[in-house]
Amino acid sequence: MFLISRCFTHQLMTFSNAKMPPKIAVLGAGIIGVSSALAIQQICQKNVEVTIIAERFSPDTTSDVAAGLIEPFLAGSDVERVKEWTRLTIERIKEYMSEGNLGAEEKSGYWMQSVKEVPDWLKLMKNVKVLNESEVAAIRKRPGHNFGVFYTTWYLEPTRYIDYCTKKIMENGGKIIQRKIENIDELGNDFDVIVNCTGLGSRVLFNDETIRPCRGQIVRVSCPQVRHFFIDDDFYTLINDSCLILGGTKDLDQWELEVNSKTAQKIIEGNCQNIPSLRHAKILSHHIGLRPCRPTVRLEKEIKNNYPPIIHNYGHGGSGVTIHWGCALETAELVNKTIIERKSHL
Ligand SMILES: Cc1cc2nc3c(=O)[nH]c(=O)nc-3n(C[C@H](O)[C@H](O)[C@H](O)COP(=O)(O)OP(=O)(O)OC[C@H]3O[C@@H](n4cnc5c(N)ncnc54)[C@H](O)[C@@H]3O)c2cc1C
Ligand SMILES: N=C(N)NCCCC(=O)C(=O)O
Repeated sequence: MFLISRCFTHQLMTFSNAKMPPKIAVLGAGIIGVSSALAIQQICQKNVEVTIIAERFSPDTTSDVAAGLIEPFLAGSDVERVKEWTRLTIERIKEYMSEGNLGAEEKSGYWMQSVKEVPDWLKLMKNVKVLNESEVAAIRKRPGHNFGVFYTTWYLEPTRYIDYCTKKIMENGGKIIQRKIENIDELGNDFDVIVNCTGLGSRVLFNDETIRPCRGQIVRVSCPQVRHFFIDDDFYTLINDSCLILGGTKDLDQWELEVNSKTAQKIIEGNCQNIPSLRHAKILSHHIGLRPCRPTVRLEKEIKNNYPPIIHNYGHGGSGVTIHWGCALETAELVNKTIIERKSHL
């Protein structure tokens, strides 16, 4: 367990005290916040003091609800940036797997479509096969399965991964504070750079009304005989190390965090139609998450008078796991550049 202090005890520090390492506040402890904090420590070669400040920690974040399928989904319109962030994340997952970590594997399956789609990001995947008519006919389980793609991607279980990143952050001298920030004025001049990874929280904290919740309800089940994912316009069966995740509602501007039993039944029925052997599945748990959806991911530096520089990294929609490491590296580069620029002005 980490030492979690509940208040700021920082001495006021300015950059003029060049002997002290720059203090970086990372707001948010979902997959975006913890991966950004780790990337900052790595790129700034630990010559920084990173403090994660968050209201909720794993396993109580949106990130913990995700199945961790690596596939851009509700990721906004910056398709080229999203594709590059996905590519960098896949490289990261391969490294993570090579260390023997659990909760990350290659996984193959079917994406059945009502309207034909062969997005560019499929070039990052393996064994991609656009199904021909007879193959579609053999796989289709319901009206609307007019086209299909078979491919191999990866999954990265967020809860295990967040724990992995957090342990490394603490080993590197990082700090953790559990606290809801009502206004960034609370941070005063305690930090030299603020990194905003608050997801949907940015709607209030940074007055960004372009970020909206897209409510997703899932059912975790056990059904070991199912070994391929199956996705269509309305439902999905995804695979983790020791359970399947049945989804997948996507209700924009819905904030309800209570599980809806009728919706759960619909999710189960729809996925059983796609994969009949799911009728033997054992229900494990039900979960809700509010995807932080925005027209584009906001990853940029903001300079506000009387505030330290703010690096925003939020609004990852249904793709926060898929693009996390590419975004973390870009965030860390912005932090490093900011530190170097400020030192050169001293
Ligand atoms: C059902 C579902 C399934 C999904 N499946 C996938 C998938 O298979 N693959 C994929 O890539 N993505 C998936 N996603 C999307 C993914 O979960 C999100 O994109 C990702 O979790 C966003 O990460 P985040 O760290 O920005 O947000 P969060 O995990 O929500 O973390 C935000 C953090 O900021 C903190 N915070 C917010 N406001 C404040 C404040 N004012 N003060 C202090 N702290 C604050 C919170 O406490 C939390 O620690 C899924 C999402 C859902 C809902
Ligand atoms: N093509 C899809 N429906 N992919 C959804 C995969 C799960 C996910 O990202 C989410 O639910 O946000």
